[in-house]
Formats: sequence, C-alpha cells, structure tokens
Amino acid sequence: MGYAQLVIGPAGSGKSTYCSSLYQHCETVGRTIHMVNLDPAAEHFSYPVSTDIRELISLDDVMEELGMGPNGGLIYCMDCMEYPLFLKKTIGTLKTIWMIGWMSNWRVIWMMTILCLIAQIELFTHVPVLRNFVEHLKRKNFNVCAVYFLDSQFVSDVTKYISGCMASLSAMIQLELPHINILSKMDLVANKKDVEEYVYFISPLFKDSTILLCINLLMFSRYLNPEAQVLLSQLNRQMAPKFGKLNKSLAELVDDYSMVNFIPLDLRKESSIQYVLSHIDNCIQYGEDADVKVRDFDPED
Ligand SMILES: Nc1nc2c(ncn2[C@@H]2O[C@H](COP(=O)(O)OP(=O)(O)OP(=O)(O)O)[C@@H](O)[C@H]2O)c(=O)[nH]1
Ligand SMILES: [Mg+2]
Repeated sequence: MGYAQLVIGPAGSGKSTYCSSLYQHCETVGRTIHMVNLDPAAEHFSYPVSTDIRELISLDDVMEELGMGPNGGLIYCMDCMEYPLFLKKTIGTLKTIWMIGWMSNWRVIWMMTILCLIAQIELFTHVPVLRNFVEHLKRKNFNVCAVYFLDSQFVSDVTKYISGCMASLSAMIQLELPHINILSKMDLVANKKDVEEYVYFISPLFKDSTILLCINLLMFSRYLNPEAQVLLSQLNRQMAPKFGKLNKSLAELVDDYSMVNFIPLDLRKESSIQYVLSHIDNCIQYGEDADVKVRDFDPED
C-alpha cells in the first residue's frame, strides 16, 4: 500500500512553499517522504525530487521545438503523463523505495509520496489526463487524496473567495478523490494592516499582537466553514442587484455540498503543518496497515 497527496491550486497559492516546508517537517520528525514533480514548467526546487516529469519533457523544449505558446505547451506536456514510460518510472521508483524500507524493517515503511502538480486549473478541469493518472495510481494500490490550496488573501474579496470555492468544488467533482482544502499564507492574515488599524481604532488595548491574531482568526473562521447566509449577504452587498438570484444559487451550491471547508495553514508554525498533515493522514488512512506489516515481518516475532 502506498500513499499520495496531490497538491493542486491556483497559481501562486503557495503549493511549492508548502511542499518545501512539508519536506523539512518530515525530515525533522523522521518520516519518509518522496516528492514527484509533475510540473514541466518548474525551474528549481528547494527539496530533492525523486521523479521529475521534466526528464521526459520540459515546457521550454516544447515551446522551442513545436513553436507552441506557454499554455498550449503545458497541455501538450501534460499529455505525456499518459505515457506508459513516465507512469512506469514513477511507480517503479516508489516501489523500489518501498521495498528497501520494507526489508530493513523501518518503522517508517509507511510511505507518503507528494505529487506536486501544476497550478493551472484547466489542466484538471479540461483534460482527463490527471484523472487517468490518479486512477492508475489507485490501481497500483495507492491511497490518494487531493490537497487544494487557496491563498488567504482571497478572503478579503468575497467574489474571489467564491470563485476559489467553485474551483475547489470542480476539482472535487472531476477527480473524485478524498479532498482537503487549505487556506494558505495565514501569517499574512495576522499582519493585515487595515484590520490592525480598525481594531486599534476600537480600543488601543487591542494593539497586542496575540489579541489581533485572535480577532483576525475569528473574522476568518466564517470563511473556514462558509455559511450560505453570510456568503449571500456579502455577495449581495458587493454586486449589482441583478446578480441576486445567481448569488443565491452560488451560496446554496457551496452550502448543499457541505464539503467546502478550509484548514488554515501558517507555515511559520510547526504545529500548523503537523495539524494539516494529521488531516491528510486521516483522509488517506495513512499507516493504518503499517503496524500490522511491521509486526508481521519483525524478526523477533
Ligand atoms: N507570507 C507568505 N508567503 C508565502 C507563503 N507561501 C507562499 N508564499 C509566497 O507566495 C509566492 C508564491 O508561492 P509558491 O509556493 O511559489 O506558489 P505556487 O502555488 O507554487 O505557485 P506556481 O507554481 O507559480 O503556481 C512566493 O513568493 C512565496 O514566497 C506563506 O505561507 N506565507
Ligand atoms: Mg510552484
């Protein structure tokens, strides 16, 4: 049994930074983790990559040799993920690492692989390649979950926030995977200048940064588990009356699914990464079978 998380989300939402922090966290706590790069446009990584799609194809080569633009080039590159070679290489590498861990009877034989995906939403909503890739992983006994990133700055504008919720919902429906939403860059929330000034205006006592953070988080909590009524009133306030019916339908859609909720991530805090990881572990049932395997193959038994 293998485990994988698929890191997806809009451009600049913090996917690569998360992967880097997660890698460091796992190194610190002695947990095995392997990064697989599926981004043909990636330039550099701050963590070691076990398998890299760029060894097969890179965006620069496609643009240069086929004369394609960056977006068409990306779609072309993504088609390569269907190539048996890459699939074989990815799964082959992972199986090898798994076997080494298994034979030396590590406690950490429970392996988790991160598949770091490109940002453009069209790549999983418009083409079936990612879904096929995930299906293949599942057939090879991988528990896979999607980890969708949304920048916390989106929360400052309810129209952006609702579009982020819709994109997340779309990924859920397209990929049909256990799904976790992350509200990234929460450190920026604590520093938000306008909220600081507003709160200070109410009472200078609130200047204390811990209190500020608490107030900010309280204000944010409504976005972590969005409620239809709150979303609707904010949308209606911001948009022209003719959009009233559309706003109602959108807010109800988020509410009906009751699946769009967010886990805050503040990368400055180790506990926050641990918290996110524990949700992911729970989602993919990480390690549930590992104890049994360790016992089965323990030479002292
Ligand atoms: N303050 C803060 N900045 C962050 C955080 N995570 C990412 N950033 C910044 O946000 C920018 C984008 O982060 P990336 O990790 O490259 O985002 P990405 O989703 O991988 O972006 P693409 O691969 O281009 O789609 C960078 O300038 C990061 O330094 C965070 O938790 N806090
Ligand atoms: Mg990136």
